[in-house]
Parts: sequence; structure tokens; C-alpha cells
Amino acid sequence: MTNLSVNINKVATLRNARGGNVPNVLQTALDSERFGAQGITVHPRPDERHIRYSDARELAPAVTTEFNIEGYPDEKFISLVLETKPAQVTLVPDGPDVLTSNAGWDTRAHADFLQPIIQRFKEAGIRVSLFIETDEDLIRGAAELGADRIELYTEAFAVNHASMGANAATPYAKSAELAHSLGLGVNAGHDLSLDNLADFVAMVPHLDEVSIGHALISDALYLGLENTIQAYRRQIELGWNRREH
Ligand SMILES: CC(=O)[C@@H](O)[C@H](O)COP(=O)(O)O
Ligand SMILES: NCC(=O)COP(=O)(O)O
Repeated sequence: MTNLSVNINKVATLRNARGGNVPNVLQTALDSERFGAQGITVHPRPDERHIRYSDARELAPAVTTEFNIEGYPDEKFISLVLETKPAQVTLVPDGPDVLTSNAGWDTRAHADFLQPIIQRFKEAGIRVSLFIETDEDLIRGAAELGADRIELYTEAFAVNHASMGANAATPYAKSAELAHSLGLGVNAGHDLSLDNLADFVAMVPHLDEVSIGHALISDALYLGLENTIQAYRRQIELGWNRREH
């Protein structure tokens, strides 16, 4: 079954809006686990617009499911990950000024940059995932760099799902089959939601984890966090049961 990792970036956005500690990011993470989250994801950006490096340090010893830190591997990020030793690090090629993640890695052009970084994290016992698009050669490049997993960047799926339905996931199914054949685990994330998640899970094989934040936290404003996490878990189960086994 595919695991749900709840990205709590937007809880930190709300917390930072007033400069205090409400909502409490750590407590929200622990409650999310209690409500059914099978992982917690954070994406500390250089400007700390939401998740701060201090949040990651506070969360690391407290999270009891899988802790996943996402981000661009500059030296400050690398040091944070090696210090906190999450279960997984997901490397994302984001520039410091992007509104949100908007591309996957070019694992060919950036091979010399990524390879030693991946090796440092693996030597520290941290699973390494690379944020990537549905490009066959770049997925092969991720495997050649020694990544443990890829995270399929699903914005294009979310955009196309409105008009194409489940067929929007066809490129991701092919990428997941290729990744699996190369010994890579398969994660996915970005703009997944209650509307599109079951179709994605039904279509994409070998899917280890989905990390979901923006839509999930937005839904929680109406449904409550516990109901929302359980609703996302149900959508994963619905998609899994629709798979052609
Ligand atoms: C890599 C990815 O898709 C997520 O981490 C996404 O970038 C969330 O970042 P924001 O919450 O800053 O939009
Ligand atoms: N890796 C994707 C993630 O953590 C959350 O992305 P989103 O659901 O906030 O778009």
C-alpha cells in the first residue's frame, strides 16, 4: 500500500503570519501522525518563508513515522540533513526565489553536482530521493547516480487530470515501471488532491509514497485535520483497490 506523507509547510506559513507559535508546527506533526499520517514532510527553503531550519531540528527526534526533508542541497541544507538524519531526504532543484517547486532534476547535466551529495547522505544512512519528471533518460540518470528513489513531480498530472481523468497518469505509470526495473523506489508529489489522488494511485504501479501538503492543509480548513488525513488515506485505498493486479 502507498504511504501518505503529510507536508506541513503551510502550517508553518500560518504560524509565521503572526510571529508567534500558533499553530504549533511540532504538535500539528504529532497529531497528524496520530490521525493516520504515515510520514511527515517538510521543505525548508533558504528564505524560511514557512518551515524554518529550527522546525526541522525540533521535528527530527519527535516524528515517529517517516521524516522526509525536501530541499535544494546547498551547504546549509546538507548540514541540516546530516545533523537531523531524517529517514529520507528528497533533493529538489528549486532556486531560492521560486514560488513553489516547478521542475525536476536534470540528472545528466547535474550529475557531477549531485553524485557526491547523494553519496554523503547514503553514507549517513539516509535514503535519497530525487525530484524528477517523467523523462526516461533522466530517470536512468537518477539510478546511475545511486539514488534510492525518485519522486515523480506530479503538477502536470494535476493540471491534465481535469480534462483527461485517470489517463493523465499514463506517463507516470510508464516512469514508475522503468524506475522499478532499475531498482528505484517510487514516490510522487506536488498538487495531488482529494480530486485526483485515487486515479493516480490506481494507475501508477510500485508507488511507495505520496507526499501531499498544499491541498491537504487547505482541505483541513473545512474538514478538520483528522477527517482530512483519513479522507486522503481512503482515497489511496480506493485507488489501490482499483488497480489491475
Ligand atoms: C517538492 C514539492 O513538490 C513540495 O515540497 C513543494 O515544493 C512544496 O513547497 P511549498 O510548500 O513551498 O509550495
Ligand atoms: N513533495 C510534494 C510535497 O511534499 C507536497 O507538495 P504539495 O502537495 O504541497 O503540492
